[in-house]
Amino acid sequence: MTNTVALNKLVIIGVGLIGGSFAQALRSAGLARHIVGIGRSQQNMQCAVEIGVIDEIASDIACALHQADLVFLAMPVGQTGYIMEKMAPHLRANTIITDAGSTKQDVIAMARHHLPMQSRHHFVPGHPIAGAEQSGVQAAQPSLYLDKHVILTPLSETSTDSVERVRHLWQACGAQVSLMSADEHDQVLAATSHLPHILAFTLMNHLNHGTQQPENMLRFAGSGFRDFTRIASSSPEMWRDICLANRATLLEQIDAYQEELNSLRELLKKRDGEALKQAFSQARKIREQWLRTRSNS
Ligand SMILES: NC(=O)c1ccc[n+]([C@@H]2O[C@H](COP(=O)([O-])OP(=O)(O)OC[C@H]3O[C@@H](n4cnc5c(N)ncnc54)[C@H](O)[C@@H]3O)[C@@H](O)[C@H]2O)c1
Ligand SMILES: O=C(O)C(=O)C[C@]1(C(=O)O)C=C[C@@H](O)C=C1
Repeated sequence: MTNTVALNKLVIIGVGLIGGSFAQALRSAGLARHIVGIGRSQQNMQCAVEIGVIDEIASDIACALHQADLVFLAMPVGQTGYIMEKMAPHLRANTIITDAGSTKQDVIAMARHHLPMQSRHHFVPGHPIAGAEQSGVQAAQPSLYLDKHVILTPLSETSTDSVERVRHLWQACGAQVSLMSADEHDQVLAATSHLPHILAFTLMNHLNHGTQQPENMLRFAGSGFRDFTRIASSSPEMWRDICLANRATLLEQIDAYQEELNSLRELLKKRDGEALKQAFSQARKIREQWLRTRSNS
């Protein structure tokens, strides 16, 4: 199978926003001939067929994996162990397995535990840094990965051919692919994705715990509040699983953030306007630099 040949059978396990968008993007690129889905919600799976994201709903994992060229795991990361255990006896020797999980060390640990060495040669852990606060196949869109980063964290035993095949498929979806260790991935994403989601969720809950009715305050919330809290509309199941999977690193991030908040609190308590202005200027500068590098890339 060379990199430019279409997959005869692509299997998506968990046909939601991420799995559905991958299926749509590969179909648009002419790289997936037959797409089979397997899921937990019958209603979502029926919808996936009706809107043409998948061609067929598999009745079970064994049927899904029969003659599969590539399996894309796109269910919440907490489901990985259960799914890999069910897949293991039905995998053929050269089926490529990849995933979209937001955490990587836990997914790799599950693969090492459940997949035989022969299948691990073809296992390419991955993570598209693209998404939305909406869930389910109806939110899927073929352009979701256009100009977005995808991080691959191969195992030492993953074959170069499998990595290159998966890299090429993501590039065909319009993404820019990077390789990284799973440990570095989980550190970086804890700071840039997992902590921000916790902050958005806790800010919404914080409003609920005050003396005022939340509806009264939210009536006058503006676009700043809306931008900051958009991600608090994300799937609670998905985020429970991510937080538990990256728990140790996330606990460190929460502690470090709490220290940052405490130093700002001290400046405010002391009415130190100059230091406050400096802290805000530094934050603005860092964000503007980040936006400039994004627009140049
Ligand atoms: N949403 C994002 O922004 C985003 C971005 C990058 C990666 N991810 C990762 O991608 C994965 C999917 O996220 P999503 O946003 O597409 O979620 P989603 O809720 O839209 O889709 C997940 C689908 O998996 C199905 N599912 C759950 N358990 C299953 C099981 N045991 N067997 C088969 N199907 C099962 C659900 O019914 C659902 O349809 C998650 O691991 C998430 O961490 C999400
Ligand atoms: O845009 C959003 O709504 C997202 O939350 C996307 C986002 C992110 O944090 O950037 C969320 C989880 C991922 O694993 C990757 C991307």
